[in-house]
Amino acid sequence: MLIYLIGMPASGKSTFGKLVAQKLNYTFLDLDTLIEEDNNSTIPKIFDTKGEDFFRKLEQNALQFTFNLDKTIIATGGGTPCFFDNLDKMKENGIVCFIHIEIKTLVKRTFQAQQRKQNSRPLFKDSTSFEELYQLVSQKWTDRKEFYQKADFEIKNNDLNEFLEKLNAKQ
Ligand SMILES: Nc1ncnc2c1ncn2[C@@H]1O[C@H](COP(=O)(O)OP(=O)(O)OP(=O)(O)O)[C@@H](O)[C@H]1O
Ligand SMILES: O=C(O)C1=C[C@@H](O)[C@@H](O)[C@H](O)C1
Ligand SMILES: [Mg+2]
Repeated sequence: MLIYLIGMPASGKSTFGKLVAQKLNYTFLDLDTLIEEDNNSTIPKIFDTKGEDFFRKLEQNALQFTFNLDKTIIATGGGTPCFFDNLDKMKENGIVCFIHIEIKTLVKRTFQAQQRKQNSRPLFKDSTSFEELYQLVSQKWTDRKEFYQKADFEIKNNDLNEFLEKLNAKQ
């Protein structure tokens, strides 16, 4: 079985995915990391040099690769379910869980990462203040929520027990 985690940047897909993989004895795969390794580059560099459209095609190809796997939990990129037919394909090939975290928390985490100079999120790199970042993240949420909310189920606050109960109900 394949499990896909979707959600806004900084919602904890990578962190929570590793925890779930340990619990279920699944392999963990991070789609962003897979793209970086396959292209011998970083996501900010790919955005800078080739642009977002090019990145979205790499992302679609990387997602396609995961459909051949089994017993794997995949942390997707924040935008993965919002492009092409990626979300339908994930639902056809696995179970999709939306990690729903409130905007205030997402902004705090992203702001802290930026202050530590961990600028790994090209979509938000131009924000110069907390308020500006808040606006950008809120706008992304408005644009994307209709995709995230089509997941097979959603969890709040990265709660492992809630995740396992809802996963069982879907199997
Ligand atoms: N349950 C949690 N409680 C508090 N902080 C958390 C939690 N989960 C993740 N974080 C922190 O939030 C930040 C984002 O987490 P993570 O990288 O797992 O998110 P992501 O959804 O994979 O983000 P991206 O879309 O950018 O890949 C990290 O600094 C991480 O340490
Ligand atoms: O939200 C997004 O569109 C993105 C999130 C990251 O996980 C990366 O996939 C990339 O930075 C784009
Ligand atoms: Mg991640």
